[in-house]
Amino acid sequence: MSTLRFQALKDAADRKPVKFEETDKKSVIFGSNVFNDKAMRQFLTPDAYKGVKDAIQHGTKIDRKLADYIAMGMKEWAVAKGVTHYTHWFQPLTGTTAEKHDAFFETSYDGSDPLEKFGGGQLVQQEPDASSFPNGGIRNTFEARGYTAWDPTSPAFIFGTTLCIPTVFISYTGEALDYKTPLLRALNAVDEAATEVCKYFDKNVKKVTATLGWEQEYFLVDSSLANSRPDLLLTGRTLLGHTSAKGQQLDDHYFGSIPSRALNFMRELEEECMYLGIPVKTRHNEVAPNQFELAPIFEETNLAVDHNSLLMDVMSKVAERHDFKVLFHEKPFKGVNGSGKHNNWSLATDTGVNLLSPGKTPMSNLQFLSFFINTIKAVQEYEELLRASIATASNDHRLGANEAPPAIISVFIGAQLTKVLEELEGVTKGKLSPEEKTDLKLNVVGKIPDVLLDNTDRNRTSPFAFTGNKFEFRAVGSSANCANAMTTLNSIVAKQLKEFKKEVDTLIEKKDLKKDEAIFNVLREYIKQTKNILFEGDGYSDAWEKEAKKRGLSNHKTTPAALKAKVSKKALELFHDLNVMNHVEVEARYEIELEEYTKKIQIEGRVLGDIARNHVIPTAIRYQNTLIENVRGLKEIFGKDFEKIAKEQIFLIKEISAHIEGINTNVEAMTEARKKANALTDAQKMAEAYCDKVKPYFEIIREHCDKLELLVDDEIWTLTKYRELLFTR
Ligand SMILES: NC(=O)CC[C@H](N)C(=O)O
Repeated sequence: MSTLRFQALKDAADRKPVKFEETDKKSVIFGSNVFNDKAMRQFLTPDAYKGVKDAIQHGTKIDRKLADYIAMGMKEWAVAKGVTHYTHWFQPLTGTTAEKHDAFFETSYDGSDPLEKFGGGQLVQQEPDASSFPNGGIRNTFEARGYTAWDPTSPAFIFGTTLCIPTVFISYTGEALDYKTPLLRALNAVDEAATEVCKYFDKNVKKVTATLGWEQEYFLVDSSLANSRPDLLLTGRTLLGHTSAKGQQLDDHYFGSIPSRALNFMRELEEECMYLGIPVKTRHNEVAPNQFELAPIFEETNLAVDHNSLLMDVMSKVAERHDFKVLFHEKPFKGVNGSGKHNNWSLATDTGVNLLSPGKTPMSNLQFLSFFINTIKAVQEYEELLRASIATASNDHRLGANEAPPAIISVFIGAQLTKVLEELEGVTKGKLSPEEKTDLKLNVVGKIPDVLLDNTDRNRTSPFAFTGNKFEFRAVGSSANCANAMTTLNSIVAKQLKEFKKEVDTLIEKKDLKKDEAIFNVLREYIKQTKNILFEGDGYSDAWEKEAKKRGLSNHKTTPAALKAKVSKKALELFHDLNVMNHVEVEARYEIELEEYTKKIQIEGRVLGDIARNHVIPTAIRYQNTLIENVRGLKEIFGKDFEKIAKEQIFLIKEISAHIEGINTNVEAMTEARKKANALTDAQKMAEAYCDKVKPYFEIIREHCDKLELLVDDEIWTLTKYRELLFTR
């Protein structure tokens, strides 16, 4: 009997839900481990408080002296809560978060006078020995220094006994080495551009904030079962495994009653989130067995991104306490739904208006339409770049099936808004007659709110869907740092809004049009130009692939193909012009992402080769030997008649041999392909070789292994099966 698998199954079967009791109401504990406004008022001097507030609201610099006072207050607050260490908490380009804890504890030079110390210097800037983070060639090893610098717009928080200070991470020469820096710059760009456009409608608007509400999908697998699978452990997904007879066909998991062990995990997780100020609100079973979802209330984008990164970390830790492993991989199991992290995005003014929500007056609706149509135009102009922003080895597996969008980026707006756009397309060129203006205001622009209330249709195959008061970027993968997608989306919208402002102003100045006439005129042209990006139908159909090609839309099914758009002239100019990233920063990221792709496929190839040869083949041979033994016995008993009697067994013996042969030849060929790919020096070429020459073997090898799984005696099969991973709870 295969001991590890059966021991793991026994462990899992014996588990009881880990008990958990909430300490208090959510509203009471919410944010109590965050150095938020309330804590700042309590622990900071009025000057220090004002300094942080100004930095948050207006980006004003905090001088060293003030930083000392802020640090003092922060330390006092943290120490009172039992904190012993502090860390700059940042998001390097590895996709995870990074932290290096230092104790508050200090002594004087001769080792006497031990005390707890934390000064402005330590708060504002640090120099972690961070030479091993990906840098895409920006940092030479001889000047490997990178700095972390405090981001006061995202509040410090306590995790365990450590004070975590959100920071950016930049190189010695000033280039961004993290996700946060370009995101902050993109948010700044969209704020500036959107505020200018808002002024057409309301002069009081001083700031526009991009908001983000992510939805985190994930799988929970019993930790013993997960640990029994080398592929899950090392790659985050199953590289083989025959599909379970029952999967998600009955749709009986989706929104069903949450299994007790999972529910207790969620309750404890939510409590941790509350302390950390992550406003989680929704939890439910997702479509695939053992798949779940968690979603917070939307927040300012930078904070929402930090919260999502933090959440993923917290989830893994809480899961351990409940004997689960959380899978963030976009496609951990073949044949059932994968996991996304849909990014719900909108823009909000400091006057309290959601710019993607229709208002009560024709003018506010014209404002809504301006932002709505400009977003569509931005996506249309930069669809390829948007696709690149969600490209990873793991997301490639997810796109194009099981309620995840295809690789073609398109925008879904629903039937009602399609009609509104059709009507606006008919607006007269140049000046409008008083009758036309009235008609537009009354019958087109004035009607939107009623229309949208009924607009509840959803298209799960759409990568970018309007859902009533926001756009849902559904293509983002569950393991991604949202910053990548959000930096791109906010940049392209910023760029487009600037363009719009320029065009409208030109019509007002040169053609003597009234403001609303000019806006109608520009929007009309945009509507005409953006038809190719709008799509309401089935994103999975062959017809759409053909149609999209005709429309000139990109369809990059793999990451190496998709990533190229990141370094196109158009993209480099976009990021440069908006001061989001200079060419060096963009090119470095491109290199890093290609390398990450290559390494992921390389690891998968190695793991698959190992499992196929060292787990599957030996098991198959053991079973084949049993069959051979059986045939021999039959021959002994039945003499020449044995062939008829042992027909099936002989057939099986041959079949097993054929699969073993299939595995061996293909693992060998895959290894050769890897060697060839490794010899390439160009990162793009190497990633392409891994994609086109190495990866195709995965399916072939898997096919042979999965066939063997069906043939071999269940009692001796070493690898935990799909039905066990997906249905043990
Ligand atoms: N119900 C859903 O929206 C499923 C979404 C799907 N899991 C995805 O990959 O995006």
